[in-house]
Amino acid sequence: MPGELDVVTLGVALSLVTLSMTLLLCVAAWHAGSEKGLRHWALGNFAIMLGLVLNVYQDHIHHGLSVVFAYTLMTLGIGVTWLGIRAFKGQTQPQTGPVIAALTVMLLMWVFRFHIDHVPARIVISSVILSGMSLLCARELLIPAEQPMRTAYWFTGFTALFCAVGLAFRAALSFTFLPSSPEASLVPMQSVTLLGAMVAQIGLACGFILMTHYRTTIALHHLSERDALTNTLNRRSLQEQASAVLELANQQAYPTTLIMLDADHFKRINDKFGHQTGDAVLCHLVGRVRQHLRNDDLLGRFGGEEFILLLPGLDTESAVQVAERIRQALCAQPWQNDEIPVALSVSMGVACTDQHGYSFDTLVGVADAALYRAKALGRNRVELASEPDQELQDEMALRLLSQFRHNLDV
Ligand SMILES: Nc1nc2c(ncn2[C@@H]2O[C@H](COP(=O)(O)OP(=O)(O)OP(=O)(O)O)[C@@H](O)[C@H]2O)c(=O)[nH]1
Repeated sequence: MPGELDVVTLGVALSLVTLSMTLLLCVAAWHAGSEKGLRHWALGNFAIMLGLVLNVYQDHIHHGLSVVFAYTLMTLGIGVTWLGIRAFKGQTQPQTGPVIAALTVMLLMWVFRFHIDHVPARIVISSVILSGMSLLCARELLIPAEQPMRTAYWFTGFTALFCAVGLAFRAALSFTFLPSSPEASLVPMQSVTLLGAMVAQIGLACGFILMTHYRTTIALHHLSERDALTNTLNRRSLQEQASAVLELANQQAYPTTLIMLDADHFKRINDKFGHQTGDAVLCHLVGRVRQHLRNDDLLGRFGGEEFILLLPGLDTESAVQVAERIRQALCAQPWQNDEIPVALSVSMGVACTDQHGYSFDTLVGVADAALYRAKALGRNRVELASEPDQELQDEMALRLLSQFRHNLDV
């Protein structure tokens, strides 16, 4: 069956497919902005395309030179593709590797074309080297293919592996059958190679576009749920994620504690040191808070200099200990720049599902009241949310206390 396929027609089809995939990658690279990798893949594909065209039309161009340059260009193309994968993953790109591989192929092809004209040797050598380089690409993509990019890495990695296995198979077949019956085996092998190259071309180009698409989607998702300054959850995603965590805690009946944290006298920091320093102090605050959180805890910016921490599995007592540790750590380590220490303290209100139920809004309301109390009682302290019947009395007392402090300040 492969022997019945017309090699020239397949060659033309492969050239057109490779050209389309190269154009696709070029357009994607054009729009990718700072995304690394796509330009390498477009360039690599272009080199592979030139190599394939030279190989397919070797009888119409200069036979010897086209054979030598075809394989050199294909090796260089796969090498540049490999560099693109490393660039995409943020790894170093040792450019000498692909250049050395391409020069080696050029030298060997030259020898086995102009000094010893040996077709099987040329096919075996080029297939082994191209297979090895495809294997390197596959390895780079498949190990380790971590979430959330895994599906895209696997798609592209297995396509590269398909190329590597196909080329190794080609080398083995050429080694076994070509020397004994070159006429009978060459045409079917060429047809199968061209068909395989077509599938690989489409698979790899789609795989690279898929990888870029995955990364863009992940970045957009991250942007939509994070606060730009502090990289904590923004208010909307905090509400969504906290409600989901609380629902699970309710179903599985374990306590969860919400802490509302607010920087003390932050306006003074802004007024004294400027807004930029204020921003840096907020980031410093978040960094310190994170050091006391576990992987499953949530940290979100509720507004201005106010943050919410949600600690699943922690009852009031343990959560108060965490809050105290955070408060003390912030007092102990002021933000420092150019030798000017900027002292920072925080007040916190703590509310646990044990006393106040599993509604996010209710927990926020009572933790906010406790925070208000912490501020009124002098700041730099942790206050527990009151029992519901205590709240009204507390509120009246606090209003009086707050008014009294305000009068003293004035
Ligand atoms: N630099 C900076 N300042 C911010 C940001 N968000 C809010 N603020 C400032 O935080 C300050 C909050 O002031 P207030 O609400 O009066 O609170 P406070 O000065 O911290 O006083 P207490 O909360 O009562 O201790 C305001 O000056 C806001 O401009 C921000 O992203 N960056």
